[in-house]
Amino acid sequence: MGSDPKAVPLVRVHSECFTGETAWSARCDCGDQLQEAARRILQEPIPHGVIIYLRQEGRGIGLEQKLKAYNLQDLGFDTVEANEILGFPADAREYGAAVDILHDLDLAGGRGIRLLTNNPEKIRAIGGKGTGIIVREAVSIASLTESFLQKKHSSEVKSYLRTKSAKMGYLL
Ligand SMILES: Nc1nc2c(ncn2[C@@H]2O[C@H](COP(=O)(O)OP(=O)(O)OP(=O)(O)O)[C@@H](O)[C@H]2O)c(=O)[nH]1
Repeated sequence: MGSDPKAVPLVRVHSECFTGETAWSARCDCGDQLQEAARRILQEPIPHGVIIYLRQEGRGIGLEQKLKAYNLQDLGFDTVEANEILGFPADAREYGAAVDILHDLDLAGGRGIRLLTNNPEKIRAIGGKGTGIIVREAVSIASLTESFLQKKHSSEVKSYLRTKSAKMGYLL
């Protein structure tokens, strides 16, 4: 990828969220983050960067189980507790496919990547020992889209973000 060998490509590894990206649910910022990632990557010098879209709906538990988790959240449980009640870890995703794709795109090794994320586990899984991928920088993906600014004070999004930061170590 790219003509400038020194350029460090900006990469977003994004996990599917039907409710956030297609139905524009007010419960999460997934759709906003996808838009924000595209906007930021398009601001990069040509050939821009990469969005890898992983079919890992609901942090890997699938849409049906995520909707059950939403029902539990309506009863007052947070996202982590709801997953636990359903018998799942807080985050069941795997990033091996993303690592393979980065290798296929010739993004392994020295030049490294800049990864658009606030998720420390994603940084470890993609840039950790043995993956062959060097994450030179984690670029925060706090969303500034209009739709996010409208919903960011809603109780659902506030609780969603609070749980990410307090229980999952996100750098928000
Ligand atoms: N189980 C579960 N999954 C959710 C919920 N809300 C959003 N998701 C899923 O969470 C995934 C997105 O993960 P996030 O934790 O928001 O963000 P991330 O990609 O890990 O982190 P960033 O790179 O910082 O954006 C998508 O697969 C969504 O479907 C929820 O309440 N419960």
